[in-house]
Amino acid sequence: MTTIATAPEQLIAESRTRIDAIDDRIIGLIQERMAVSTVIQDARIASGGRRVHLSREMEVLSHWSDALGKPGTALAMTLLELCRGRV
Ligand SMILES: C=C(O[C@@H]1C=C(C(=O)O)C=C[C@H]1O)C(=O)O
Repeated sequence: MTTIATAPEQLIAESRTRIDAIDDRIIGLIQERMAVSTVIQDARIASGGRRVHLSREMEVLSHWSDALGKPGTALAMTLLELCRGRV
């Protein structure tokens, strides 16, 4: 059996194409998360509450840090800022 190795340049180019596609999906999911978060925030504000709910944000931060460690916390903080603005 003959095995033809992929040239490093080709492997890198193809892998970068995959990364760009993954990034597009992540961006789409973030936009979807922002829309869902806005629905919750608007409903809470319309019923006399506040935009921000700190105990829920702590749950979100724990979820991300449990999965990804300290950088997961940083990622979650950025996500929260995208979803509810700066506090
Ligand atoms: C979406 C909510 O409102 C705000 C936005 C959050 C989020 O985007 O995860 C979390 C808590 C709130 O500050 C919520 O309370 O669940």
